[in-house]
Amino acid sequence: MASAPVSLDDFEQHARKILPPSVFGYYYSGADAEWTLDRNKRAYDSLLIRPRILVDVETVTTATTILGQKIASPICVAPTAFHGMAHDDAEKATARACASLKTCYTLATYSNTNMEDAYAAAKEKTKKQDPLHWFQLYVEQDREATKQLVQRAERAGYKALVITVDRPRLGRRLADLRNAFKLPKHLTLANFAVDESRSGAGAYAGGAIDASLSWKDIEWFKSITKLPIVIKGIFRGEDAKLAAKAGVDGIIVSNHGGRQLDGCPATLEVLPEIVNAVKGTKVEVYVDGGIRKGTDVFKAMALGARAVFLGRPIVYGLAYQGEAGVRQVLSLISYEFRLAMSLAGCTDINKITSDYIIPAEELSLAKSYAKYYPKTATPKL
Ligand SMILES: Cc1cc2nc3c(=O)[nH]c(=O)nc-3n(C[C@H](O)[C@H](O)[C@H](O)COP(=O)(O)O)c2cc1C
Ligand SMILES: CC(C)CC(=O)C(=O)O
Repeated sequence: MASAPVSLDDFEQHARKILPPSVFGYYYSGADAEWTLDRNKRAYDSLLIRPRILVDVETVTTATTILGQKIASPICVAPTAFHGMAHDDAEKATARACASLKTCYTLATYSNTNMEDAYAAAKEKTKKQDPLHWFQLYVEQDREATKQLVQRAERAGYKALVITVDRPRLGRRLADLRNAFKLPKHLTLANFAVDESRSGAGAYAGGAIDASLSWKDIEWFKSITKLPIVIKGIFRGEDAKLAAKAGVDGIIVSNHGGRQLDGCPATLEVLPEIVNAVKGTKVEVYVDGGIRKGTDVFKAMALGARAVFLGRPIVYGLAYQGEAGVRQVLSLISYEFRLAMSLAGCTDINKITSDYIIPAEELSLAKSYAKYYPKTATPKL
């Protein structure tokens, strides 16, 4: 990069330049026509912030908690597979960056560093304090193997189990099909014993995933672990209610970064429905997808998210400068978020409510004109 990155998009541009096309294609792509991928980002542009002025913003608080654990800002790291393609330090680098910034790192099942080593790398940074790691689980047909993964994560110190439910089959990412994408030979699925049939290509095709997963399995998970359970990929109010009834602790509103069902709404568009569906329960609601700016974080919080998760920007940071690059991505968007709060006249993260925002459509010139100049004839041309 010619100059230091000043926006998360700069990291993406850099990754596009330096990564092999098939690797960048894997990280970047959405499913099919990438309509949902695009909509995730655009949804943030159709929501406007209404600032208050002359509020004392000398001190602004961004610290919060998720599942009772403290985080310095509500910006966390979503699970993304295969960090070894972006940097040789792979998930260890990501884990260290998250630990030094006191945020939550969700390690993917298909990581190139095993869960114990990723945790240990973070622990070196946090010293006495436990790092805040969650473990993302793809549920396999082999339930014994799945049980072992879950219990290993619990033993290793992971604080929650994030069960991904939006991938019974793999979405069609056209770049990957064109590039015949597979995991480079020098990398492994480090949480699994070495087995050729489970090579990167095998895992990617989703052969081992249990497509029969259903609500009754959530009960089974509760019987094999004491970890809090977060369901990732809930998209409708009815399902959020079922999740609350099943006793889960959290929901990540997600469409897998537009990589699964193309044609579904943006996550921001369905967030209010889900927040409303679990109101009054213990369930915490988080959101991911298309979050690239501090103002995006502000808007998601205003619609009721407790925290947000970043996917692609993290791997682009990793490709830029490993641990330091991930730290820069997280620090930059956290800084932007704090700035957005100050400029909106909001000093406390708990006070970011829907009062601060308005859909762009509501604020159209035609509506404003009709409301404030009702007696003025619209000029006829
Ligand atoms: C390269 C890549 C790999 C991903 N791998 C996983 C994964 O292994 N498990 C999972 O639950 N979600 C996975 N996701 C989805 C992310 O957790 C997250 O939902 C999504 O990236 C959020 O959108 P964003 O990239 O626009 O921030 C992946 C996404 C990307 C881009
Ligand atoms: C190995 C992958 C299929 C991981 C994943 O969920 C993704 O690429 O979206």
